[in-house]
Amino acid sequence: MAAKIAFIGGGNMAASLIGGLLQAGHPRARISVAEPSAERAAWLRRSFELQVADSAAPACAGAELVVLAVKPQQMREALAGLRLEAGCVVVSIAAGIQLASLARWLGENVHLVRSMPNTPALLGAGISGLYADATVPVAARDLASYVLGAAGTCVWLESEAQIDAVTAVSGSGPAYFFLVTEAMREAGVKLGLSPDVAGQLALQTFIGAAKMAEDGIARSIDIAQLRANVMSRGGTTEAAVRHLEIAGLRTIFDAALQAAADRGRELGASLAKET
Ligand SMILES: NC(=O)C1=CN([C@@H]2O[C@H](COP(=O)(O)OP(=O)(O)OC[C@H]3O[C@@H](n4cnc5c(N)ncnc54)[C@H](O)[C@@H]3O)[C@@H](O)[C@H]2O)C=CC1
Ligand SMILES: O=C(O)[C@@H]1CCC=N1
Repeated sequence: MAAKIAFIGGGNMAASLIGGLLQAGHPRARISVAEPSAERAAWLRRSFELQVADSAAPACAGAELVVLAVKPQQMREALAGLRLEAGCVVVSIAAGIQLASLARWLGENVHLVRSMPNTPALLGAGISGLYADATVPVAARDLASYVLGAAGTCVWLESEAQIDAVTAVSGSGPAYFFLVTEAMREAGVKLGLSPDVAGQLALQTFIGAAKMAEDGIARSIDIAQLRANVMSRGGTTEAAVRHLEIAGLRTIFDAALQAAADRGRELGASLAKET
């Protein structure tokens, strides 16, 4: 029989992962959700025809895998007094929260996995980094890969600290892409295009370029080479790219991703103090 999977928190990321599981054919009767907001619970029932409880304990009864999908600041309260079945696999997708904190809050008899997915999971196009320590058995890792894998690609990491780096690159990454698309659209409007046309040009360019990059990587063509192929000597692209480099685009990304990783660590450290 398919594994029983429970979600604590039925917000945006949980809905993306649930959508992936249902798409992959996981039976809806084997998924339950804990969601205290009555409005959100009604939406989940309507959208997915799932069992939704208003707290964690009833949703997690009999669960073989529990996804912790509340905001980091909500986690301690969401798990208060919760006792899961021995051997249950617990996958936290919360930014920052450390395995040591989860072990303290949940007890030692569960298999803990940290993961960082991203919102393209909604379309099955997500990517997740996962980490578990050496005590977690292969079967538990496989179950975690099954749940996150239904929403896209899974990458297992070598250290827990790398989760903060994954958060900075791909967890938060969709927002950087949307921001750059907004900036390109605004710049196109300043050059005389309508907002609709500028938006369409910017977005389709990114979609096309992403497909080229995917194809290029499969054929061992480096992404820097693809860029060089667009840059005619003395041409328009060279003028724009030179400007981006001089303006410090790489330094800006470096500092931005560092800020995201630092924030993840900060969140984890402050919540680790909660008993
Ligand atoms: N949104 C994103 O792009 C990503 C978010 N994450 C992580 O996923 C987690 C959830 O984020 P979102 O889905 O964006 O947040 P969200 O705010 O959409 O969802 C959180 C849900 O938890 C519910 N909740 C609050 N207290 C609860 C409790 N005591 N028991 C059960 N449910 C409770 C809320 O009502 C809400 O529906 C966060 O920890 C975040 O760090 C990870 C990767 C990407
Ligand atoms: O912004 C956040 O904290 C979450 C984690 C990664 C994406 N959203």
